[in-house]
Amino acid sequence: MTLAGAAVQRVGILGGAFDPPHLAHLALARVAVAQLQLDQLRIIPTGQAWHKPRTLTPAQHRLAMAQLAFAEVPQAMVDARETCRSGPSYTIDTLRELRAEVAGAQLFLIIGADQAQALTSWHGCQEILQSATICVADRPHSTGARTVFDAESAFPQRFFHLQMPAMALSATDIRSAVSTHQNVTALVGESVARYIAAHHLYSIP
Ligand SMILES: Nc1ncnc2c1ncn2[C@@H]1O[C@H](COP(=O)(O)OP(=O)(O)OP(=O)(O)O)[C@@H](O)[C@H]1O
Ligand SMILES: O=C(O)c1ccc[n+]([C@@H]2O[C@H](COP(=O)([O-])O)[C@@H](O)[C@H]2O)c1
Repeated sequence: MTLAGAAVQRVGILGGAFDPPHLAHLALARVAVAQLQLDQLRIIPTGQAWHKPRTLTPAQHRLAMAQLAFAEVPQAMVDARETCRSGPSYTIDTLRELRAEVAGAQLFLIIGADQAQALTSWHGCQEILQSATICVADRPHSTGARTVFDAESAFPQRFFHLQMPAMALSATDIRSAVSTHQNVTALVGESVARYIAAHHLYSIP
């Protein structure tokens, strides 16, 4: 309890390109809220993804799709801060800001196994490990369930493995399916599929 008597806020952070958001992201959000008992879950679309080779779809579309995709998770709120920041989006900057904004909050960084594997290459990795509990969901074709990631072997107490059935779904596959005129409703949900169609996203120019 804080001095004011209010319980410490448990704040989850689910960042991503969300280009587009898909049903594995939604499943991850739901699992994280339930298993981490989150008071709030910040959905944070990336501004400039320094680590991705492609140019992302303009932020206004990814923010709008994220609003639609996570609408049914009451604890989720889309947080535009990284899309408003200039320069590369570094998670450590976001964690520092949230730490200052939600005093005393306990922060949970939610990532898939691919990013957990890459964590040692993230900007300010050491400070990230000190700022948040790293909560990892397995992904098919990652190096296997219960992999001990490089960062985890050094700081095992900072990691938590989320229980989620591995879902073979990626935004890359969805962009590719849209570009060949396939219906992606079953992969992204109705509202996001309608948004993609209405705004002609991911079609071959
Ligand atoms: N199928 C999945 N299972 C578990 N975690 C996932 C899955 N897809 C994405 N994530 C995680 O969600 C976060 C945001 O992912 P992102 O928006 O980059 O989606 P993506 O499907 O990996 O996109 P892309 O194919 O464009 O790289 C990352 O931490 C990623 O590891
Ligand atoms: O801060 C970094 O150096 C860093 C490096 C790689 C990824 N991230 C963040 O990890 C989250 C998931 O990344 P991605 O590539 O799976 O969309 C997203 O919020 C990225 O900004 C952050």
